[in-house]
Amino acid sequence: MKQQKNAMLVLEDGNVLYGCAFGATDNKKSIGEVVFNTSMTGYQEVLTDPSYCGQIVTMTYPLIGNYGLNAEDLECMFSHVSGFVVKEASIHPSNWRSLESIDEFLKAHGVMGIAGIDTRMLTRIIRVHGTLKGMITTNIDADISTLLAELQQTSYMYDQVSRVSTKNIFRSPGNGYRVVLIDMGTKLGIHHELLKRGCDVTVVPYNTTSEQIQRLQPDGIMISNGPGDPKSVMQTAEQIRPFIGKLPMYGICLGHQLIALAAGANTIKLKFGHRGGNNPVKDLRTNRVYITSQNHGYTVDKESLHGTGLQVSHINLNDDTVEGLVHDSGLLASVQYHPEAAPGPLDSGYLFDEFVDTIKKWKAE
Ligand SMILES: NC(=O)CC[C@H](N)C(=O)O
Repeated sequence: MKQQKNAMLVLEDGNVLYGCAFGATDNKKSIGEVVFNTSMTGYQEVLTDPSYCGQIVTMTYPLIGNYGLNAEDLECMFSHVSGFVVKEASIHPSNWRSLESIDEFLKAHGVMGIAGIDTRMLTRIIRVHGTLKGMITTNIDADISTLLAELQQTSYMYDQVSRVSTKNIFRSPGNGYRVVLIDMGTKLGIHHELLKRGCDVTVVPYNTTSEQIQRLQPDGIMISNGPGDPKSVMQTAEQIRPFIGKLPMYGICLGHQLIALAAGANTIKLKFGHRGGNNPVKDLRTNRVYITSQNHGYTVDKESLHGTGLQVSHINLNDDTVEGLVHDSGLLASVQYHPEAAPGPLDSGYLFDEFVDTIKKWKAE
C-alpha cells in the first residue's frame, strides 16, 4: 500500500522533494545542513556518530533499517542528527540482534525522518551545488517562498562540540598506557579500540586546559572526531599546542584537523565532503591502499603545511586531499578518516597499534 505524501524536504536552492514523514513526526519541522552518506550498511553507527550533529543525513543506499537497530552498535547513547532522509525505511527489520525499527529508534531520539525520497537524485543535487541547507517539514501546504526565507535566515549551528562533548572527566581503567582521550564528540569505537589495546583511558571534555591534561600525567593524548567547523573549537587547538613534539599524540578526523590548526596549518571546507565506507586512501609511507570509512566536510589545506613540521602521510585517491599527517618529532600523527571503522572496513586498525607503539618507544627513551 502506498502511503500518502505528507512531508517535504525544502532545499535552499529552491528544490522541493515530497515524501512521507517517519520517526519524530511531532517535531513538525527540522533544519540542518543536508549531507549524503554512501555506506550500504551502518545506518545505526551513522545515526549515533556525534560528528553529524546539526546535519540532515541522507543515505544513498535505497533500503535503510532492514536489519533493525540493536544495543551493541551505538557510537553514542544519543542521536544528534537534525534529520534523516531515505528512499525506503524498512518496517520489517530482520536480524537476531534487532531490538527496534528505524521508525521506533528515530521517535525515541527525537529525530525527524522523511522516506520516499529519491536519495540518489538528491545526492546529485548536492554534488553539483555543494552541501545545502535544508528543512524537513510536515506542513506541506506552506508557502515555499516563506520557508525559503526562513531557511536563509537560519544560520548553521556553530556550537555542536559543546553540545556533544562529555561534561565530566571519567576513566576506564586498564593495565596499559595512560591515554587522555579529548572528547570532541567521540565515537565509542575509538574508546573501545584503546581499551582493546589495554590502555587506561581518561575521557576529558573539549575545553580541558593544557594544565589539567598535564596533571593527569598521560603517556599519550588522543583527540577524537567531532562535529562542525574545526575553527569553531580553536580553544582545543590552543590547549593541545604545548604537547606537540613533547608527548605522543594522535588525532582522528576533527582531532586531525585540530592538530593541523595547532601546528599553524589551515583547514578548508570541501564542496560536499566525504561520507561513506569505501574511500580509497594511500599510506605514502608504504604505498599501500586502504579502503576507509569517512565522514568529514572539512579538510587540511595541503598548501598550508609548509613550516609546520607536519608532513602528509596519507592521501585520498579520489580527490588527492590530505588524509593523514605525521610530525617531524615522530611523536604526532593523525588521520582524517575512521580507523575505528564503524561503520566500515577494518583495514585501518593498524593505526591504533602505531599510536601505542609510539608511546612504547617514547617511554623506553
Ligand atoms: N567525523 C569528524 O570528526 C568530522 C570532522 C569535521 N566536523 C568535519 O566535518 O570535517
